[in-house]
Amino acid sequence: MKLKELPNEYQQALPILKKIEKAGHEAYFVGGSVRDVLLHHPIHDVDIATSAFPAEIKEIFSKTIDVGIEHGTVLVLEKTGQYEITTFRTESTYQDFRRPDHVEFVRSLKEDLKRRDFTINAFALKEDGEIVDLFDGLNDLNQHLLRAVGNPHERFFEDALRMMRGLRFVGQLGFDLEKETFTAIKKNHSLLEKISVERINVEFVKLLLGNYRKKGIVNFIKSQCFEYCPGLSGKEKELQAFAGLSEKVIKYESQAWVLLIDQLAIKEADIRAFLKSWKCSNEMIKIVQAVFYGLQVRKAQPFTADLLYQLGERQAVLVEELLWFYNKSPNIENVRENYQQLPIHSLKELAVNGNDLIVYFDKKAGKWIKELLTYLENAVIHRQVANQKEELLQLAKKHLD
Ligand SMILES: Nc1ccn([C@@H]2O[C@H](COP(=O)(O)OP(=O)(O)OP(=O)(O)O)[C@@H](O)[C@H]2O)c(=O)n1
Ligand SMILES: [Mg+2]
Repeated sequence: MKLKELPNEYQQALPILKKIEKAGHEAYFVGGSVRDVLLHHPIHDVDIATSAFPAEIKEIFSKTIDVGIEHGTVLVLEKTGQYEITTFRTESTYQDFRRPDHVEFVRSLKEDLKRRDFTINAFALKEDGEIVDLFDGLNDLNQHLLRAVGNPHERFFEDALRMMRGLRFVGQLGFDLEKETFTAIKKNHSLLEKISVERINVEFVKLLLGNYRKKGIVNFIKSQCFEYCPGLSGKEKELQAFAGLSEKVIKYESQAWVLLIDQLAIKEADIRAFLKSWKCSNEMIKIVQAVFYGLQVRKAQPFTADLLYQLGERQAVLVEELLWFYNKSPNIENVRENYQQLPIHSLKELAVNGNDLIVYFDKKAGKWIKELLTYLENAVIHRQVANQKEELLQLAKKHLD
């Protein structure tokens, strides 16, 4: 099969392929971007594979960076952009079912492609638009099938993360796992124990944010891979309930965690430990905790000024959007408007600051300032007083007396 037209991202990278070919080597676009082009999806990263060895690539291009030279990857900096160029390789030794620490460079495209995970990820695209399809990936693509390249057990032994990748592609693309491939996942699921949580996290989040989340979760349950994920072992029923939620696409990672945590009935005090076990960042944990709390309140009643102020606009909207999953219609515009109409949005907007209080009361700085500011802040949010300096100082005086 030959593509009539290459997407812009490829057009821009064409001079790179041509340069490598002119030097007497082969070069192709490979990996997820070729799959995405065939699916008419937008592409993110353009990966290039070549028969040239890293040292040869570095001779061809003047500006290069060794980003992963032991794995055969050189970053080439050209006027049109930066491209990762990886030498064809076969990964010869596998320790512990993780990605190999040793790769062997080869000159044959086929050797490279046959060590890739799924047939729809094992295409190569030539400079003239011709698709190299050595494993019948086009057929699988048309039939919406995720089929391991060659023997699925071998592929999952090479890198057990591929089982989670398979489930993630189900969640993103809505494809089915081909029968033998799925059987191999069910059989080898415990190999996930060998894989770092960080890598599993990336795939799991992609699954949760996929257009076909429900299908992805159902397969995740059926394959029993969930038994090897932090905090999910033994939680089949809860995951079923999660799969049964509205099929609406989840927009953000934080929202996905909140919904999952809610279905797992994890207590507020245990959220941090759960997300830590998934190696989530502290920043993510903070957002999830706030949105989870907001959601519990919002499920029962409209936003109060307090809650809007505490959450801030962005997190309040994240909460409101989640109402979809609780059979309520969100009103995002209303939330934004109510937030905008708050008398203040942060302590910075309060018409008095700590210094004003020190001067006015002629007292040394101390704990009393923070307490008084919080009192005034609350009074303003609840519209008990205008956000106006004189009035606030008078109220402060009355409060202290
Ligand atoms: N465990 C893995 C990871 C990657 N690959 C191969 O490397 C390519 C690029 O990997 P990556 O960018 O991680 O995934 P993509 O398939 O490109 O998916 P995405 O669009 O999410 O980047 C894959 O298409 C696949 O050919 C693989 O065989 N086994
Ligand atoms: Mg990719």
